Amino acid sequence: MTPIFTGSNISELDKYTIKNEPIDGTDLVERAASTFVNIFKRKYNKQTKIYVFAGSGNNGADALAIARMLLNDGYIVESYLFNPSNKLSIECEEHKTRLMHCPINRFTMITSTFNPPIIEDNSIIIDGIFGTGLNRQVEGGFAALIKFINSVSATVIAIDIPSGLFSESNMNNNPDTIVKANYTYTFEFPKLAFFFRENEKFIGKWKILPIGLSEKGKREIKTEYFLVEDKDMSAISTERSKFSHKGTFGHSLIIAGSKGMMGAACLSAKAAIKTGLGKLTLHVPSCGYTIAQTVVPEAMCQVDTDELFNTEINLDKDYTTIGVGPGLGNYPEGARMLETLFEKYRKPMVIDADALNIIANNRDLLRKIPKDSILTPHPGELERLTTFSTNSEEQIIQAQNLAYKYNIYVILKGAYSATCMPSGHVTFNSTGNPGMATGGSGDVLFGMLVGLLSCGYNPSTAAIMANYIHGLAGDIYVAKESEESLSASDIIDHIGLAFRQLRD
Ligand SMILES: NC(=O)C1=CN([C@@H]2O[C@H](COP(=O)(O)OP(=O)(O)OC[C@H]3O[C@@H](n4cnc5c(N)ncnc54)[C@H](OP(=O)(O)O)[C@@H]3O)[C@@H](O)[C@H]2O)[C@@H](O)CC1
Ligand SMILES: [K+]
Repeated sequence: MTPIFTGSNISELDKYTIKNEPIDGTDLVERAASTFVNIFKRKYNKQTKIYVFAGSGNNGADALAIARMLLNDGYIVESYLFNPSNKLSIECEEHKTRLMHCPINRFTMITSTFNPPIIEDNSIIIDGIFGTGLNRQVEGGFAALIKFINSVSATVIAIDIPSGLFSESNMNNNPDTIVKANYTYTFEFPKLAFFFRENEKFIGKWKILPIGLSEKGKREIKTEYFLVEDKDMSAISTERSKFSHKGTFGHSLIIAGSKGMMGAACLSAKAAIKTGLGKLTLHVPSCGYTIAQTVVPEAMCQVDTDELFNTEINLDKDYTTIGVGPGLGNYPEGARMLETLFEKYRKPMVIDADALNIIANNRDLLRKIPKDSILTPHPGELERLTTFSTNSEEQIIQAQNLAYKYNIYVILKGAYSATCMPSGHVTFNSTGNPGMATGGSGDVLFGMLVGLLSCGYNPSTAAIMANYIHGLAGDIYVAKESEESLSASDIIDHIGLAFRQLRD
């Protein structure tokens, strides 16, 4: 998994690479800049007018090196170095000198007043004012500069991170003093701030540019946060044994549905089956019997004595895992049913949707949840389980605390669904698309979790894989059709292709 380091981790790793590779800081900037320029040249032709804004640290050094390389390649570049305190980093000083040696060069160093140029709409601004070394909120002249950049219509490309955005927490930052980039090319790792929805308007589309920082250093520096990518799905590449039988992949139970909500039960059951589980029993209220048997003929049906809701726990088998929640409804007997379930069944289970709402109304149930169970709240459900917050940074902290306190996995669903582990670690998922914000999508994820636990994956692997494959199935569908038309059933229909793509 790609680690997501903090700003101070990154400068530690920077120093480690410089010392151990060995490479000096100036050459590291040169390497970062040329990686950026290679990508840039593929996208923009030499007629594009480029404005480079550089600060006094190494983000500025990157920007000045980029300006030089583009000039040497025949681009039209105008560069501004902002140096009000007359103090440049060693690398910035060196790359300023190199830039000034370029023959056709429009370079200005600003130490006091800045008269902004007229920037044409079809030009590009390269933002290298501040990077991961930002150590306080932006004010004064720099704030005015950032407001100017945000006021023009040119395309803004941020180097490493938009200037003014802190790498981690921006809860107390001023949104008016952060560059709103269209694209962010970030070195080696994504920054934690990229995963919070409030920051999307600053970061735009982002891409990681590998610059070869020390692998040994990366292993030695500890972080709690990771990004899950394709390469992390190797756990599924094992072939199924020829001698497998349906018992090999477990017999699991899903308790779901109520009158008017049988769709949730059926979607989750279908997703579990499509994810490889051996046998499934679906427990539904008696009004759902015909629906379940018709829509999901692969599942056996266990019928509750209540017509409208699930009220009983029937552990007639030693189920491999149990999933509870989709479409249960919120009803008086729900809490007692969950309490009985948690008392009778002590293996990791999957808990979603209305089961989470029932727990939120009966918080004593939290400490009764079997260890290593997986809870899958969306932000609204998390808020009910913890405390009110609309801020996504705060929500991650709340999910982390919940996971740690109750020894469970909490998957906070969203654009980069975050799996918060009992160990305190958090993994962000990288697949999926906005089309997946559709009714039933969560029921499908829930079913996939049941399926993977049933196949014998441990809860940590199941959580990471389910999110990834769920998102990938949605992405495969969108590559053929569109985000607008994506339905939960389309996700289920593409689980098979997602598995196949990961195995190939
Ligand atoms: N990761 C890597 O390995 C590599 C990283 N590289 C690059 O290095 C970048 C990090 O460079 P960095 O550490 O020099 O910090 P950077 O962001 O340029 O700014 C520091 C300067 O800003 C100033 N300053 C800060 N806040 C301020 C404020 N609010 N208002 C005003 N001033 C403020 C601060 O001044 P001071 O605090 O001393 O007043 C200092 O002068 C990183 O993002 C990436 O682009 C690559 O080149 C190669 C490999
Ligand atoms: K920047």
